[in-house]
Amino acid sequence: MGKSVNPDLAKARSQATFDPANLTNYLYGGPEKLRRKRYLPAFVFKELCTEMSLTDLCLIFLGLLTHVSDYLGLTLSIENMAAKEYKEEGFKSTDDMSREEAYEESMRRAVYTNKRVLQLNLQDQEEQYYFREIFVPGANPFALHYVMFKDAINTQGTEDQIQKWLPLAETYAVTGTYAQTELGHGTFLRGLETTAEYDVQREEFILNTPTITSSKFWPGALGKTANVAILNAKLITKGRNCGMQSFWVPLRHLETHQPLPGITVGDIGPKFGYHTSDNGFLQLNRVRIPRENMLMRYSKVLQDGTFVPPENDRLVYVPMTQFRFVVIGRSGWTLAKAVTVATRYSAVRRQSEITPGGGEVQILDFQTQQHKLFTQIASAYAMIIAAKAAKDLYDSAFSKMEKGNLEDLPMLHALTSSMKAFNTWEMATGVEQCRMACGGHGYLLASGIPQMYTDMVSACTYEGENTVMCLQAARFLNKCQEAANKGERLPQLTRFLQTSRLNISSSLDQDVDLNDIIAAYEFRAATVISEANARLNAGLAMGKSQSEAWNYASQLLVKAALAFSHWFTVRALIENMRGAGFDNSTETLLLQLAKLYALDGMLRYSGDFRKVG
Ligand SMILES: CC(C)(COP(=O)(O)OP(=O)(O)OC[C@H]1O[C@@H](n2cnc3c(N)ncnc32)[C@H](O)[C@@H]1OP(=O)(O)O)[C@@H](O)C(=O)NCCC(=O)NCCSC(=O)CCCCCCCCCCCCCCC(=O)O
Ligand SMILES: Cc1cc2nc3c(=O)[nH]c(=O)nc-3n(C[C@H](O)[C@H](O)[C@H](O)COP(=O)(O)OP(=O)(O)OC[C@H]3O[C@@H](n4cnc5c(N)ncnc54)[C@H](O)[C@@H]3O)c2cc1C
Repeated sequence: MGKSVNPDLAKARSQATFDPANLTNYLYGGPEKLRRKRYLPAFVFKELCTEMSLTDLCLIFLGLLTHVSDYLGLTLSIENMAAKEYKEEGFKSTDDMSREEAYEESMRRAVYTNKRVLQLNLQDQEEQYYFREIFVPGANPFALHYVMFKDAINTQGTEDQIQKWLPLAETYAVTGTYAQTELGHGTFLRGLETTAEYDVQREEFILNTPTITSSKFWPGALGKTANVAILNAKLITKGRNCGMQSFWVPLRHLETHQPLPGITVGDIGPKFGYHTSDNGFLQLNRVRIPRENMLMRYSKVLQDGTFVPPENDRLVYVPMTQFRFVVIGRSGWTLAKAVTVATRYSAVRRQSEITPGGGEVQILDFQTQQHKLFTQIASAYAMIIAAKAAKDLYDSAFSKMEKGNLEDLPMLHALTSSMKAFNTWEMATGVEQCRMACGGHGYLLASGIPQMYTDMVSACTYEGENTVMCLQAARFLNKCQEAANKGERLPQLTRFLQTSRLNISSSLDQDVDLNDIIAAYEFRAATVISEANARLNAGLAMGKSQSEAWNYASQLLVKAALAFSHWFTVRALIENMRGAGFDNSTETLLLQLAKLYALDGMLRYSGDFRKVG
């Protein structure tokens, strides 16, 4: 049954100087995780897209045997109900569909995968993602449900609320969204207008969107899919505005799916991409919910209306910080997919001659094509590995936070904010470069690259618009610079502000030393951060207020956050490549790739590097 592989592609692969399996295992966390990553989507396609042959059944059964513990409950009848329902209508490509039809097809597939995930008892979030990512490509209508809705319950709910609500979400008894952004405000959260006024008589909150600009606008799944929202609103109790809090708000009837009284909800219309996500709007006309519906892990409203503030008012932001980590990781993998398509295409596409009369060559033989693609292969590895490094930092800090130690929260916010901006901007540029590297065929939806771009480029906007996120990170970096100026102790991650020196031993005619590369990026980041701080202080010296001086320095402050992320990425890439335990040939290749990434970055930002010598 093996498919014939294009001879040019087979030849290119045969020339590899390393065993790709070493890399793939590393990227996916080891051979067992890789096996599962390949097995799960194959299971879907075998169940849905081909008639079952006896051989297939045996293969699946043999495959299952290695996981009999996982699938004991699996009904071996391949004609499972969920599959049967889907197969009756058959597999349809969404490329030629209207937005409505594409949403419905995506919903059909998502419902099938949701049901099968439950039947197969796939508990692991990553395995759930593997199970559905190929079958429900791009914007899954349940994306908010899978991530921010459940994360908000887990991180903002009390234990009782988690016990009550999470099973409803896990079993799809409810489908949720995360409703924060309004027509009038997305970035400036303190400007949100939706109110939640506490009625002490009835121990209820009255939710209201008093103006057109307070309408919730953009939340995914709000248009049609969701019947409950974790909704952020300004809490007002005893006449006092207590800031943004989160609430569990029923939107639609669980049986009829019709909007509940006081709820006006619908789809916001066509978008640049993300067509199969029903981003919607929501207006609340004095909708009442019980006091128990406020997520009260950190802040509370007592029966008599007394507001008990959180230990730290930024804890309400944790779901956004958590989801930024998802976006940071997804950006690297999106670029990895795009550059895989483009590189394979470049191995099989023959166009033009290098030597006149020598015959048309694989376009991968052109140095310009190699530069376009190899730099993006390096960038994809860099982003994926830096995302893992950032996540490790987050996990250790989050475990401290769960014990009440919040000292790392500012560093985490700065790291997630700057890395989310850096990775999504780099991904957007890289995916577009891959599309163009495929010529006309890259412009076909069938190439897969256009949708990768139009779906994922929205990540430069959602979860915190990138410029704003850089400025958030710059707040932390500037504070560290001020502390460094006074000789105070700095958080581990920014100690380089005090120690970085430019003592590069490499000279241009030598093979550059990797430690010098890290030192160069560190010194560049320290210099740009220091320059931004100097411009801010120059603004203050000119008599500007703190906020005017901040605005005056903001372009440099954005650069400072990006230089910090670039350093974090280069350091993570080199240190992880050196320490990953690869065989010599693989490690040599990966360190070459790391050098390519770093030196390409120096060329692209040569102004910074020339300036710092
Ligand atoms: C931070 C703000 C910009 C400004 O905050 P403020 O207005 O409060 O003012 P300050 O700047 O003064 O900040 C005050 C203070 O707080 C600190 N702070 C701020 N934020 C945080 C935080 N998050 N954590 C910790 N600390 C924080 C800040 O540093 C200040 O402290 P200092 O004074 O000490 O400096 C704020 O307004 C803001 O955050 N704006 C951005 C709003 C935002 O992010 N909105 C997001 C809305 S939700 C959204 O967009 C969801 C999108 C989802 C799209 C779908 C994607 C799914 C598909 C892709 C992924 C696939 C996954 C599939 C999974 C699967 O299938 O399983
Ligand atoms: C595909 C998609 C899905 C989304 N899903 C959800 C969801 O599920 N739930 C949800 O709540 N929201 C969602 N959003 C909304 C998203 O979070 C907001 O769009 C985002 O936070 C940006 O806010 P905004 O749209 O108001 O842009 P604005 O903040 O108005 O940004 C416009 C411009 O103003 C600039 N700007 C704003 N503030 C500053 C500042 N302080 N300093 C310098 N420049 C500034 C920005 O840099 C930008 O260039 C989604 C958005 C998209 C595109």
